[in-house]
Amino acid sequence: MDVVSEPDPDLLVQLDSVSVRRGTTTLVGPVSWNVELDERWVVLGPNGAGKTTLLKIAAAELYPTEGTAHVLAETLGHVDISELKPRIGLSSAALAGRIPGDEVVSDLVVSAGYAVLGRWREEYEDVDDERAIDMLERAGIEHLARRTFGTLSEGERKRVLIARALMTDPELLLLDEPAAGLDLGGREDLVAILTELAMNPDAPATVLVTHHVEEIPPGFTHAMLLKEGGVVAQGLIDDVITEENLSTAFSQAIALDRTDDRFFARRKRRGPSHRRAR
Ligand SMILES: Nc1ncnc2c1ncn2[C@@H]1O[C@H](COP(=O)(O)OP(=O)(O)OP(=O)(O)O)[C@@H](O)[C@H]1O
Repeated sequence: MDVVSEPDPDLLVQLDSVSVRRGTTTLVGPVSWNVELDERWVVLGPNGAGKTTLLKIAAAELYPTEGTAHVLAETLGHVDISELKPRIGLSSAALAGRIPGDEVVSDLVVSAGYAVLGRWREEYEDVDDERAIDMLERAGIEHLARRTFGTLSEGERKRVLIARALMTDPELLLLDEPAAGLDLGGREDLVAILTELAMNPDAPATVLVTHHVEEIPPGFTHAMLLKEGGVVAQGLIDDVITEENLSTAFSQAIALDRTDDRFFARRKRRGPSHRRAR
């Protein structure tokens, strides 16, 4: 039987030997992971490494098969999830996929307060609507407030999701591949927004899931590298995002550059001896 650990009130995410299994397959784990108040984490790894599964646990959307998961100092399985959800800001492709195309952008943002997708019969105050507009402004898209979600570009949708995720002034912000599908300009705009958030001491603890080191905003403090459900490395970003760890995680020799506090990665070119040997 699992030993259920006690939640530490100073930790926003506290996973103790957590695994998620489906049948005989381990999706992720065992993982032990702590996220503190002022930390900004990036979770990186190849396709199928278990990143989204891990984030779903942090979002209180998925319970571990083994181990204990505490989120916002509440133990999953022993807490009313509907009370926990508004305290967590989440942006993910799965969430975007559930949004009906005819939802009005400002309604989508304001309705985060009830953890529902769009305005229905809930009561909102003027101050809520004003905050929704503020959040859209922060994401640089206040001009889209009256547009419907279905008419937005991919980059605009991503920004709406971030505005929505921040609406409830969450204690924990979880962003699953927010730059996926964006062009170069869109990616750079998003990195700039996330850099501003990362540098803001009042911003919530943040976890960003990505495949690409180029998407890591300056100001992110910690990283976890996953491969096939297991942890390759985790800790301070400079210790984790290294050529050696990336090469292990992505199963190929990776060269890593760093410019202006940004990371850039590519496969190492084979040396002349290789070419001669062919
Ligand atoms: N319900 C399920 N049943 C069986 N396997 C699953 C289930 N959900 C996910 N998986 C598998 O678990 C592994 C981890 O999936 P997950 O979505 O967490 O990975 P990821 O790192 O986010 O991948 P990607 O970068 O491709 O989005 C994958 O191999 C996936 O196929």
